[in-house]
Amino acid sequence: MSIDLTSMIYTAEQVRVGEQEAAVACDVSMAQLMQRAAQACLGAIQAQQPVPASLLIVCGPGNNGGDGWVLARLAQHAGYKVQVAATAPRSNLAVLAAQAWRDQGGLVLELESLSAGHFQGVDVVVDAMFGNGLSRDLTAPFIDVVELINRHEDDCWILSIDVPTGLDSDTGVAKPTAVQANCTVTMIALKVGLVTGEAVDYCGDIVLADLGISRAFFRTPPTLRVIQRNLVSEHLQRRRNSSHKGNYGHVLIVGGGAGMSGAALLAGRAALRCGAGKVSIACHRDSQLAIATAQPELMVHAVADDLTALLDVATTVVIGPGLGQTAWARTLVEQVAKWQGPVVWDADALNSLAVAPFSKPTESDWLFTPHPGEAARLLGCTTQDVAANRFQALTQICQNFQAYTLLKGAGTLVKSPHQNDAWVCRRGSPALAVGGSGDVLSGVIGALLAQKIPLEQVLAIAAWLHAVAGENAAQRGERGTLPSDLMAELRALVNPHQLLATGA
Ligand SMILES: NC(=O)C1=CN([C@@H]2O[C@H](COP(=O)(O)OP(=O)(O)OC[C@H]3O[C@@H](n4cnc5c(N)ncnc54)[C@H](O)[C@@H]3O)[C@@H](O)[C@H]2O)[C@@H](O)CC1
Ligand SMILES: Nc1ncnc2c1ncn2[C@@H]1O[C@H](COP(=O)(O)OP(=O)(O)O)[C@@H](O)[C@H]1O
Ligand SMILES: [K+]
Repeated sequence: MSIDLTSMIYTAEQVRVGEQEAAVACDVSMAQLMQRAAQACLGAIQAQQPVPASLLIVCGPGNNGGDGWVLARLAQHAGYKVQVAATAPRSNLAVLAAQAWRDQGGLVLELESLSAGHFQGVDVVVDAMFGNGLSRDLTAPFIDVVELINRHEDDCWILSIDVPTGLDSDTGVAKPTAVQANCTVTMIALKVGLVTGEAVDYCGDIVLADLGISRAFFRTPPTLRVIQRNLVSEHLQRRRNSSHKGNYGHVLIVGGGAGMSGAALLAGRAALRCGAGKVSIACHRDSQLAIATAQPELMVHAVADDLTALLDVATTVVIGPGLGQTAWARTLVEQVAKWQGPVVWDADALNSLAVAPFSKPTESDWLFTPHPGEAARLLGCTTQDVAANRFQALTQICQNFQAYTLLKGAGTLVKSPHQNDAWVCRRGSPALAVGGSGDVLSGVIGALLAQKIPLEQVLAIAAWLHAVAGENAAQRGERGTLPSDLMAELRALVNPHQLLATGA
């Protein structure tokens, strides 16, 4: 029995411990695992570049290098032309594998002597320098070799074994640079550092090779779960024919300060397109006309300082889109902080909480949607600190504020304050990297909450919808996609039963 581990993500330590236990349970030796790892890489190469392609395999000192040495032998047997460039092997398995390569007459080039000339006529470069054992920043000669490999990304197909060399397998941070692979064949399980932050620029296509021990390994609870389509369709069922607007909640969006009407409008539109029964906007008087004129279905209220009447009728509040950081904004934040119900805190509302936090009423549920800059303000650290360990930043915000938290950016992360594991969104597009995307996301979350999607799932579902809407909108051009373009896509995505019916 083989278990699908593609939706479960682990730390490097979990993989290290789990793989050993699983190997024992399956009566497989580490040498056999290495053989299987190399075989999996050969399979990926055969699928991409059939014999008689020319391979350059670059091996490091540990077992990642060991995988490379074994692959060299297998590939040569399979008919490939193989060159190996290596540093001295240090781990026992790597020493044995290197010896086996030499025993069959294989030549080895010193890693330090590798130069552009060695890439001539090479079809495939295999990066077997470091895997999940990378413990410090790359230095010479490895850093130079990584840069050399990356300079050949246009003429060679680059395969990284387990993890692109230089990428931290827990954080997805390049230390300080990493191999830009076309494909990463990762062993046993997907690692956190392959799916969030900068990782998306280095890994290429990720192939999971479970090495035949997944049935024992899968018992290890994952650190992250991948948000999948079925979670969305499970919670967005067909509407009852007899339903009315009162069944789908009333979202109040608090934002749209002077000069920032667009943000509140985008959030309001997204909430409407995702099925909220009613959507009201509480904005600055200077923004009222612009919003009301742009979207007649929105109920737009100019608020001087008192939100009481609007909070009384709302079922869900979203605060932040275009809110600003004025005294007016702070007055509204103070009132929402006392309101009892589900509140989505975004943008300047988060910045306001970062400056002067409020304690959450016990009856309230708070959902935070920071981008890395807002996350840094909430944690009193720098944006670089957040990028250095996105999962840790997510967990800290979640704990410090007892808030359901979504940390934005490629590989968006989601966590509940009540559960140990978290979610990662592996969908999305750089088309979303434009002002206003986040406002749309907050509107999506508001609408889902208003429709009673459970708190434990709502951020994950919203992240997936938003990301896939971004991908779909980007089909007509990544550059220049606007948050407004997401509306039609969202509408289609929140009706999965109809999508199925039309085969879309
Ligand atoms: N554990 C196992 O049995 C298996 C391991 N496999 C492979 O083994 C890899 C892990 O092997 P290792 O734990 O030996 O780790 P690595 O091969 O990733 O590297 C660890 C070695 O590199 C050194 N090192 C770390 N960072 C360095 C840096 N910046 N500069 C210079 N030296 C540095 C360490 O001191 C250690 O000697 C996996 O990524 C995978 O490719 C696979 O063969 C499957 C089975
Ligand atoms: N490269 C990317 N890949 C995937 N998603 C992205 C990318 N860039 C931005 N996004 C998404 O777009 C949204 C941007 O939100 P935010 O930074 O708050 O923008 P704004 O405040 O201008 O609306 C987030 O949901 C983020 O995850
Ligand atoms: K590697």
